[in-house]
This record gives sequence, C-alpha cells and structure tokens, in this order.
Amino acid sequence: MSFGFGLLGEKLSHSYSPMIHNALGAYDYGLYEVTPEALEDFMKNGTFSGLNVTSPYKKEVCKYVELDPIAIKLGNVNTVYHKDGILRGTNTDYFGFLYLLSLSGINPEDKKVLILGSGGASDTVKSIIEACKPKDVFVASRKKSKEYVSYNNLPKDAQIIINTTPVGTYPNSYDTIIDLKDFEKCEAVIDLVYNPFKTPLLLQAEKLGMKISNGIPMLVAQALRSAEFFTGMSFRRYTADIIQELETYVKNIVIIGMPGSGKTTIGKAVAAATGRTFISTDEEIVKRAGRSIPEIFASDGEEAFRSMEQAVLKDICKESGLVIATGGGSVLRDENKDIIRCNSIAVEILRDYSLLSTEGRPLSEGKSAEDLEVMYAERNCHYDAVKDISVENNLAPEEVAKLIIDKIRRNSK
Ligand SMILES: Nc1ncnc2c1ncn2[C@@H]1O[C@H](COP(=O)(O)OP(=O)(O)OP(=O)(O)O)[C@@H](O)[C@H]1O
Ligand SMILES: O=C(O)C1=C[C@@H](O)[C@@H](O)[C@H](O)C1
Ligand SMILES: [Mg+2]
Repeated sequence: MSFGFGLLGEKLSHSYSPMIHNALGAYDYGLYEVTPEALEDFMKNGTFSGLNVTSPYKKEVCKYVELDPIAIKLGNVNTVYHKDGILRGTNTDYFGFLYLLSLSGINPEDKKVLILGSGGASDTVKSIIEACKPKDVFVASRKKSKEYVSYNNLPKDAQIIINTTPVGTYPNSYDTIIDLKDFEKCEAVIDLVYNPFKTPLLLQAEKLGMKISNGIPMLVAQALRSAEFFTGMSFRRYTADIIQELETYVKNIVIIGMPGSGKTTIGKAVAAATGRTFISTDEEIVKRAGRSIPEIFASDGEEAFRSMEQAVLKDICKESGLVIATGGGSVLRDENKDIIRCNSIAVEILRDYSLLSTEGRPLSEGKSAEDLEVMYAERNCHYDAVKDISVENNLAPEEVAKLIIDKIRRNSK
C-alpha cells in the first residue's frame, strides 16, 4: 500500500481537511476511511507520508507511533509524521482548541464548565479548560465511571458548555444532544462540530443570546500546525484567511424571497458565475411528487405541500457549496429557518411588486401589486429572520448575480 498525506478515520464524508491542506499547495492530501479491523495493517504496512487521525482512532493509533510529550500528556494523537526514520505521533488539536478559545472571547476562568463527550477531543479540551482555572469541570459520558456525569444528571448550573461529541455532524446535521432551555445559567456554547456550520445546539444558543463558536477555527488551526510537522514549513500566518475562505466556500448560497421575484433565475446566474451546482427546491418537490406545484396544492392542500417542502429543504440544505433556490413561502415555518441557516448564507431577492410573476404560483396567482404588497408586509419578518444579505433584482440576472457574489465576499470580511 502506498499513501501520501491524508486523514485517517472511520467515516469521513463530512471532513473539510482535504480542502484546507490542499489549499496550501505543498502536498496532496486525501481521505483514508479504514475499518477498525484494517487499522493495524494500515498503520504497520501503509507507506503513507503523514496522517491526521480522527474519530475513533486517536487513542488506538498511539500504539503504533513514537509519542512526543504533548501526545503522552493527552493520551491521544491526531498527527502522524516521519522524522529521522521514525514514525512519530503528536497532538495539534491542543493548539487548535487554544486558538478557538482565544478567538471566541469565551473565558472559562471561575466558571462551571460542562464538557459533553469523553473521547480524544474531550481529553484535549479538558486539559486546556483546567489550565484556565475554572470553578468546576464536568465531563458527561455514556460510559459509567466516577470521573463522568451521566446525561440523565447533567449539572444544570453549567455556565459554559462544550460539545466534543460528533452529535450534529453531517449527514446527521439536525441531531442535537441537549436542550439548552434546561441550562438557565449558560452564557456560552462551543461546538467542535464544523459541518454543518451551526448545529441545532449552536442555533439554539444563538437565539438564547449566548456566545457561540463552531469547530472551524480549531479545525483550521490544528490543520496548519499539522502541516508544519508534515513539511517543516510554517503556515500559521494563513490561519485567519483560510478560515474566512473556507467559510465562504463551503456554505450554501440559499436564495429566498417573494413568489415570482426571480429566485430561480438569479440562483442559476449565481451558480453559473461561481461554478456551483444549482438546485431548486420547487423542482425537487415536483420530481419527488411526480406532480406540478398547482396540482399538489389543489389535491393535497398547502400544509401537505409545506411538509414536502420541509423534507426537501432538510435533504438539500445540509449539503455544502450549493446554490439553492427556495419557494417563496419556505421561510414561513420556524423549523425551516434553522434548516436554511445551519449551513448557508441566505440571500433575499427584492423585486418591485408590479414585476413579480404570478402565473402558476398558487398563493399569488391573480393578485394585484397592492395585494402582493400586503403579502410582503405579512412575510417580511420571516425573510428578515433568515436573510444575511438582500439584493434588488432590477438589473440583468448576470448583473444581479455579480452584486450577490460581491456582497457575500464583503459580508464575510
Ligand atoms: N433580473 C431579471 N431580468 C429579467 N427577467 C427576470 C429577472 N429576474 C426574474 N425575471 C423573470 O421573472 C419571472 C420569475 O422569475 P423566477 O421564476 O426566477 O422567480 P422565482 O422567485 O423563482 O419564482 P417562484 O417563487 O415561483 O419560485 C421569470 O419569467 C424570469 O425570467
Ligand atoms: O474532521 C477532520 O477533518 C479532523 C478533525 C479532528 O479530529 C482533527 O484532529 C483532524 O486532524 C481532522
Ligand atoms: Mg423558483
């Protein structure tokens, strides 16, 4: 077996590591999905140049490599590299979490901290949190042991909560591990998950006014530190730029707006200008149902249509890097707002009421410009709750697309 650089783990479809490492232009980096039964052979006989290691192998891999002091202290390895003919193991997650914590402005000193999960990432996080002089640290685990609290008996007065479990990771992007309503004293939530951008846990924390951070800063900082072990070159000065580029690149661009405002037209133009794949949720509903939208409304009613729309949104919005045109009423259901926001930048298309197309659109067909203005007044708060940016659709579609791309770039700075 011959391997270059890459990420070793069991299930890796969610990982942005190849994107980060390949962006450095210094080496080729791939994904090595290996089953537990094949791990020993991979570690002993694979002639790879260097590895990152992720769940569930960070502890297991320790037996195949020469550990440095930080890996010994944490008892887990996320970076494997060759030096002086020896296969060595270190831990750059430590460095990554330190970076995340300082960027987040969350200070654990004198706070009650609850860490969810007891795997490799949990040990790393705990070691850093303990060095910050917290009031108390609790680790929640499904394993029964004196050192852990159980999920049935979590400390409800925790002030900082850190999720180190994979719960909420793509493709199970809508799963959540706890309900923050039970934690009245909680001020800040860190979720090490980075795909989706905002897990349901982070979206809830944001709504409750808590400070939040996802796992992207940690992912990028640990990757660049690993790259130093792989190549002997320094890459840290690129950390902030890569975080920003990654955010813009991986988020979907979701187009929202009134029926007939140009969501599909402009969405296609944005996809053409960026090389992204375009998907229309309405077209997907029609494909799945085998009927047109007016037919679905006529035979099953609006609620049934909205349920089909929600199922389609859930499937599409958890993907990355797409342009997604939604139906005009998709923002009306509260659950859809979170589905749209979890991994996307939302762009609202605004168009003069007199120019809105109404033909074949069950909720606006036959309505005057005045009626449509009333409809917008009723819906405006829903569009506002979801949108990141808005753009007037009063130029050629290609020009409107350029405005959107430009606004997204400026918005992410
Ligand atoms: N910038 C534009 N210039 C010229 N025509 C446009 C522009 N934007 C949209 N249109 C036209 O307006 C009509 C409605 O556009 P489109 O179907 O893209 O709207 P939509 O918001 O996707 O509608 P729905 O709510 O039904 O999904 C189409 O005939 C489209 O060609
Ligand atoms: O999901 C990923 O790509 C990774 C996650 C962490 O385990 C990191 O330690 C690993 O290097 C890469
Ligand atoms: Mg459309």
